[in-house]
Amino acid sequence: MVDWLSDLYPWTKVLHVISVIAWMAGLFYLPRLYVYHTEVVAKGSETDTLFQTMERRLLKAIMNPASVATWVFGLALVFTPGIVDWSMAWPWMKAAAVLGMTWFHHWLAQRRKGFVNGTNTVTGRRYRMMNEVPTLLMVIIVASVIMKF
Ligand code: HEM
Repeated sequence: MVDWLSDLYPWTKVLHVISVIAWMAGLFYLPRLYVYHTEVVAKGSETDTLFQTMERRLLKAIMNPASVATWVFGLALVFTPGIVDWSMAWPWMKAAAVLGMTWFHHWLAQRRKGFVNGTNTVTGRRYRMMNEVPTLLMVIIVASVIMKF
């Protein structure tokens, strides 16, 4: 298929894993910020503004670019000849979990607007529960890509 992708394969994987680390850091940390923002911070206070700034920067400066980079380098790996065998289960498991991770990212981005508009209705307990979603998906993804079931 695309020969130059084979030459670049190790570097594509390096860049993929680095992007994954940056994206995951945000996916784990942003819901923690939401927990404290919901449970401890008074609406309209200085701390409210500080949390909104931290959440906006984490999402826009780290998570959005890292998610795009993860997808770009991940798809480059998919198109590298001989890397993905679609007759096996692992690429499908990984694809499903990665779509779930992307959905979670967008869910977090939508929830941020609730803090900006002062209309957040999600409880701290719910944010704590949702915080487990990326952990679960990460286990499925890493097991799929390394065990290659
Ligand atoms: C966003 C869409 C993604 C796509 C299209 C994608 C696709 C791929 C592909 C095709 C490989 C190459 C497998 C190989 O070389 O054998 C790979 C490697 C890898 N991916 Fe992803 N991936 C994505 C997201 C993620 C996420 C979210 C994580 C972690 C939570 C992740 C973790 C890894 C790891 C750790 C490797 C290296 C595995 C190894 O070399 O043994 N990927 N990815």
